[in-house]
Amino acid sequence: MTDTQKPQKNGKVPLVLFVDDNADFLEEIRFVLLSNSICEMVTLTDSSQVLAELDKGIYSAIFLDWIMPGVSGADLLPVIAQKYPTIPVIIMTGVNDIDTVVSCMKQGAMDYITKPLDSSRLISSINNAFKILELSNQNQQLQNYLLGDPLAQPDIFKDILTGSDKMLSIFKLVETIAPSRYPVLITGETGVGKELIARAIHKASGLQGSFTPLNVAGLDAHMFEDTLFGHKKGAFTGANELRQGLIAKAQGGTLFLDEIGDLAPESQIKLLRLLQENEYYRMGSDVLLKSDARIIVASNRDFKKLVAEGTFREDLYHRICYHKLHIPPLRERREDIMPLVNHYINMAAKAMGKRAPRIAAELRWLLEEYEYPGNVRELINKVGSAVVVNKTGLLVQSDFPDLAVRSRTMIDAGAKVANSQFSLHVVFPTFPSMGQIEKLMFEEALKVTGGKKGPAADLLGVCRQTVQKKLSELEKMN
Ligand SMILES: Nc1ncnc2c1ncn2[C@@H]1O[C@H](COP(=O)(O)OP(=O)(O)OP(=O)(O)O)[C@@H](O)[C@H]1O
Repeated sequence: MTDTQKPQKNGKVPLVLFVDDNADFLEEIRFVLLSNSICEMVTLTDSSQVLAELDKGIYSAIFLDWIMPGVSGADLLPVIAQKYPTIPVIIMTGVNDIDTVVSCMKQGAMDYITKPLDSSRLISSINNAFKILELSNQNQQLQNYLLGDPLAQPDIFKDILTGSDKMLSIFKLVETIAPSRYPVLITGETGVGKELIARAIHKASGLQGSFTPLNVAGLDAHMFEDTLFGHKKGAFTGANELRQGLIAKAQGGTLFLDEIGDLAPESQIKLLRLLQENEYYRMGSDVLLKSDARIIVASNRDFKKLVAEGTFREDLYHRICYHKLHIPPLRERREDIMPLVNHYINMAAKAMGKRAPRIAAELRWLLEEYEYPGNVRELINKVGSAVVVNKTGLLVQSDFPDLAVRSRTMIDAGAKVANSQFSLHVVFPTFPSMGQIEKLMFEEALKVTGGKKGPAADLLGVCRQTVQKKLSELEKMN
């Protein structure tokens, strides 16, 4: 039964869809909302109409009963989350059961409310949904802005091969933040191109000084201080000459500190002081020196985790991430794979003075499906050694010995099965084989016909002999 009530649309008050097979509960909600002009509501008691209703594109949020006859909230949630990712979904459940709640959240629900109705909880949940919607709209606007205008200085990015919108929006951000003198934190997996982006920021900044890189991983506190700040002659045994340090070299330019997540604790204090005061001392000297270098840092580490573990200072983290850029891994911008492969094949062939080999069709598929844990650097290495060993002029799979591919489709399907996002999970805890389904169908048909093979065969649309044969097979298996 449908009891959709048409909203009095005034174009200003947001519209929320409430779905529950219990009409009395929907009336209770209506009563609460009448005294709060927070939103207008449409109610549905027939859950089969939900998707058609959402297709109208007029809703700001949906409240969904978790357990309903026919299509339940549990069935609808994954579909809505996928088809209408911007609409906040709030689950209404009669049980305050943590497993149900965790399952709702995992599948994309924004919030949940429990029955019986708590009016203040309902209102705060609606308010939160509207806030999230507003943020997501703002985010979309920003994204449109970032993707809308062409790059002001495309030449700056000519070394970074890409056709990905994600990378293009990073280029826009680079142009936006380049004139700022505040630190930039670039994150992303190893080999994604963090240093290339740091160099692009330097170029776009127009700073006249040099781009000075330093990988801080593995430097102990003494080495870090000496390399970065330099030392006075005679500061320690072996310090026979004055050392300027890289910070002096980066004067008027950019200092790029790579692998910053691995910085030793004592070195973190030294770097914090530099960032706070723009001042430093050379080792063994009490002359205070000023630095005007722009500082860019990069890491493949998870800073939230490092800060929580106490291995990275929180105050330093807040200093370095004034501007933040995250470079997506290559497997999240697969459109870049083949242009990079072709580019680096040409480069490797040119370096060896041989003709660039072609790529066999089945290899192209493997290259596009591979996960690239080492990202672009791994791609370059693999392509380079394949070009070296290849003698035929046609690159084939054996030229890429460790290109183990798990298809993306299988990975996605695995994740859905793990999260019970398949309708058969009500009966089968894991995704069933055809054999398991067939067995269940025969068993169920015999159950409902009281073990009578003729009617069971009619139900299944097969002949009696097939039922007989299946039964003996099943008996043998048992
Ligand atoms: N989009 C790209 N186009 C062309 N070359 C690229 C691209 N991205 C990365 N590379 C190349 O891949 C290699 C690795 O890039 P880069 O050193 O910038 O990565 P990284 O993220 O800083 O790595 P790490 O985390 O190990 O320091 C470099 O040789 C770089 O020139």
